[in-house]
Amino acid sequence: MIQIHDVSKRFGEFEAIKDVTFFVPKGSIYGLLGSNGAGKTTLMKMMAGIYKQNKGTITIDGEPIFENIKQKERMIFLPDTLYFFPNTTIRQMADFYRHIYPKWNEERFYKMQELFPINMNQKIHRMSKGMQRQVAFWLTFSAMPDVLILDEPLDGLDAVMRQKVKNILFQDVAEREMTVVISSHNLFEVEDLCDRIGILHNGSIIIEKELDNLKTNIHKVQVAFHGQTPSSFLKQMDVVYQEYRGSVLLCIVRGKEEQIIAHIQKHEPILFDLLPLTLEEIFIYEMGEKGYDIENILV
Ligand SMILES: Nc1ncnc2c1ncn2[C@@H]1O[C@H](COP(=O)(O)OP(=O)(O)OP(=O)(O)O)[C@@H](O)[C@H]1O
Repeated sequence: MIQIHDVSKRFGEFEAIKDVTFFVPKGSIYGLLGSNGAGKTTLMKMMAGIYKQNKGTITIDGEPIFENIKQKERMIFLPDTLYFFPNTTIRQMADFYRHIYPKWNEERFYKMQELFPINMNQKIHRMSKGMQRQVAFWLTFSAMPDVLILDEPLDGLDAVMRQKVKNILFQDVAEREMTVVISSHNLFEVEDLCDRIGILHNGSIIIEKELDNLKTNIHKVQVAFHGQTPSSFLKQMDVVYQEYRGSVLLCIVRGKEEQIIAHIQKHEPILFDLLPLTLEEIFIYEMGEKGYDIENILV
């Protein structure tokens, strides 16, 4: 488990991370979202023990990560700008990783040639950006980390490769209880990946949610009645947003699906639909309530 408690980070006078607290349970995938400059990379570098926080604590399985070799041997941080030793091949990088990471799995490394169709004797610096990212994942998955921190991980990968990488991530989380943190600007990208999401804005976490709860607790309702909407109808529901489209009332409502349906049916509508919300819609309403405009904060 990764625990971040009351963490702040300054660069000179500038406070890039402010009083951030959250935790990532073992065997889960956490999505860290936010616009350019929100503080995602800074926070991840602290989680990886590269930067030291000015305030607060960051622990992995109860131990502070900074200057902790034992913990770093079981974690990999994949930055948004990849680094490989100059003029090396995949095989040579694998030789290096094998010495650094005690859980390096040689069999897996060779087996993954089927997934990443690149010659392992090729020089990495001559490869395309997407191929270099494939190499980074190939080495990372072969090192069998317990904790994986990924900064904008899917940038540059084509759709097929994205799916392959996501599948291995899911497999490692399910089978080995790997703990993953992924940063992104894009809700769509992380929607099907993450168990929990935190949105960073100007260095602070402004919203933090479990995705399952999020989706089961908010609904889009379209409803129409003979004549006017009964006055008791809206009053007795937790309505986040409402608008009329002609005679159809569209509203976003919090609460349990069965209770909402029962309440609506009691009022005998002539038309009624309960629709799911996309993750982006959920955040638009969640953040609107807190006075933020999601378009200024994500993508
Ligand atoms: N080494 C540094 N020295 C001074 N300021 C820094 C340093 N690193 C980051 N910052 C500042 O901290 C803030 C957060 O930067 P960070 O790279 O963490 O954002 P980010 O959310 O990862 O952005 P992006 O999505 O663009 O990668 C920015 O204002 C940035 O200018």
